Formats: sequence, structure tokens, C-alpha cells
Amino acid sequence: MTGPDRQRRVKICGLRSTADVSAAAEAGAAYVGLVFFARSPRHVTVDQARAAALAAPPGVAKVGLFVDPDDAMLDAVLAAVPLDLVQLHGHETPERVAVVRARTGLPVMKAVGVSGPQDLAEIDRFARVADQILVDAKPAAGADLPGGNGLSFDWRLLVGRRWPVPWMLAGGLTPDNVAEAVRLTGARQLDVSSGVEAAPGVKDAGRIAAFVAAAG
Ligand SMILES: O=C(O)c1ccccc1NCC(=O)[C@H](O)[C@H](O)COP(=O)(O)O
Repeated sequence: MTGPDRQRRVKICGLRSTADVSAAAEAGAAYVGLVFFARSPRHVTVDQARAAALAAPPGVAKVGLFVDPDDAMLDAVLAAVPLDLVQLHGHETPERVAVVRARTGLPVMKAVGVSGPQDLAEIDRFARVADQILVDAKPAAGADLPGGNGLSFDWRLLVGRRWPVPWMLAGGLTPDNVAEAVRLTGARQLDVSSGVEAAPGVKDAGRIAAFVAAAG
């Protein structure tokens, strides 16, 4: 079953090669994520990202993940890589989200880190300007990476919550726990990175297929 025909839409993040993208697409993923953050073990160069993006079949959305990018970085990536969605995973403000949307002409998904109920107001704040929200686990203080840490949060915080834009659940999801996460939160979109890896930055095609199947 292809991505758009599935009940839930899955994003496999941190893909680094054409083989990774093919594995995600064949498994039925709706989105493939490319990380433009030099400190990440999943970082891709513009050339690697272009090759990976061109391997995505029609109907699979190519997501560029950025952390507080400046305009020059966005321009350089977008000149070479055919992205469909920009993911902002840093300390961007709502005003910056609006500027990135206007400058790139692409929809923007803003990541919001959650560790407790006090963080939920941030989702409301960004839902007014972003096209989608990525509801992710908040990294531990001093963590090297702002995402992709394999850390989850208490999914019960999301029970009964509704937002005016589509949202995606992320953070510590695996083939083994994704069905429970869906059952508790009602998430229709799911994002995973380290839970489908054999090692940081090394995707495992078997785990990708198992994750998409378990997401439903
Ligand atoms: O994955 C990274 O290396 C990364 C680096 C910098 C910012 C964000 C990053 N990943 C964000 C994602 O979209 C992940 O899919 C999401 O945080 C969930 O990650 P995981 O808990 O590993 O499934």
C-alpha cells in the first residue's frame, strides 16, 4: 500500500541515501526527511540531499529539516533540492516561521518540544502561523541535538487536544510502541528517526517497514 492510501501518514526522518528513500517509499511512508544540521549524525550535504530527494516517487513528500537556518542557507538548499515542506526544529519564533513561509513559498512544519503540560501553549502559539506542527519530545537540558534523540514524552498529555492545523507525533517512537502511541493520542501522522536505525544515522529497512506497518 502506498503512503497516501494508508490510514496514517508516516514520516521517516534522517534519510541519507537513495537506498534509504527507496526503503521508506516502498514501506509506504508519506514523507521522507532530510536533515540539514551539521552536528547531526544524519546530516546530508546539498548534493546528497538532491540525490535522495530525486529518488522519492511522486506522492512522497520531501521534508527539509533545518535548525535556525538563515536566509542564505534556505536559499542554497532550495536552489538545488526539490523540497515539498520545510521543518523548523530550532528556536524559531512565530514571526520567523511566517518569514520562512513567505521566502520559500513552501509550507512550514514547526517542531515544538514537549516535556509537560506547560509546553502545550507553544503548540497553540505556532498553530496560528505554521502549516503543520511536529509535537516532539523536548530534549534534555544540554543535549547536543534538538531532536532525533529517541526520547519520548507522556503521550497522555495529548488526550483530547485538538489544533486547527495538521500535526505529527514524534519522539522515541519505535515499531514496538507506535500502535500504543496512536491509541492514546489519536495521531494521524507519525515521525520517527532513531527508532528505525541500526546505529545513529544508519537506517534499517526492516525496521522502517515494521514501523510503517505497525502505525496502521
Ligand atoms: O534527527 C536529527 O539528527 C535531528 C537533528 C537536529 C534537529 C532535529 C533532528 N531530528 C528531528 C526529527 O524530526 C526526528 O524525527 C524527531 O525528533 C524524532 O526523533 P526520534 O526520537 O529519534 O525518533
